[in-house]
Amino acid sequence: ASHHRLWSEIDNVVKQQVAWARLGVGESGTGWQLFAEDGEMRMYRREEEVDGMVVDPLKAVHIVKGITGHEVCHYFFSPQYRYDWETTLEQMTVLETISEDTCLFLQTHKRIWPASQRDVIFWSHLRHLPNDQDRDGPDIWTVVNHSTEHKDYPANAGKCVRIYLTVCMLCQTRVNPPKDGAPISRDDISCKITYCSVVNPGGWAPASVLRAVYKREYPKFLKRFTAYVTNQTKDKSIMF
Ligand SMILES: O=S(=O)(CCO)c1ccc(-c2ccc(C3CCCC3)c([C@@H]3C[C@@H]3c3ccccn3)c2)cc1
Repeated sequence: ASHHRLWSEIDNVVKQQVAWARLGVGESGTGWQLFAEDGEMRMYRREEEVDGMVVDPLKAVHIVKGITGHEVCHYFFSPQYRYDWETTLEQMTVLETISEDTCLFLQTHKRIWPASQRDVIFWSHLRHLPNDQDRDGPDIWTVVNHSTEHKDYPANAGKCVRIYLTVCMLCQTRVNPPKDGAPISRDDISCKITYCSVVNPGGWAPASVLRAVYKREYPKFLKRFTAYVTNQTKDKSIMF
């Protein structure tokens, strides 16, 4: 069914996250600190705490040649590829396939000493926001992951501390059509990726440990994931 029980929440969160992702990191005065750079990738964070816990919002902007936003979102959303690129994942369960573009996931992440192990339940929604209204507007593909509850998996019932997150992978494809009217090849395309994430670690974890984990894991994650998509797509026809 096009409208399922989570539809209105998903619609609201997706619209909010797309607007947030499209806001630039602005001039340095806006509180965004550049903390990692690698080629075309720029990673920013804001230092924020909720009840003494580090919940630093993260925003990464990356430009990757040879892949499309649809391809990035396909490999980010689809459960069957996740163990290939998500290195901190210990266990992933699809609790529910709500529709072909909406799933409910339960994930446990590898323990990061000295913090206790974490798990998370989130809905994941893949959406194409075509620019058919104004031709020169952006053609956006996005995946939004947002924490939710599940009656069979109450928070903090087992050994894991439940974390809460909102993640947005927003992509815009750029095509430079070849001069001689030849068919578009992967050399003529690139994808501008904006990855936003806010992770509430649930129970207390030392701020210094969490910030060190974020500083190490996020750049590694985005580099590894985009390299994975490049490698998976290089010999396949372009998915626009
Ligand atoms: O983009 S996703 O939706 C992709 C689906 O998997 C996603 C991204 C990140 C997480 C995540 C979950 C737990 C933790 C920590 C918090 C306290 C102890 C464990 C971390 C820390 C930030 C480090 C981290 C960053 C990036 C990738 C993996 N690890 C991240 C979960 C999902």
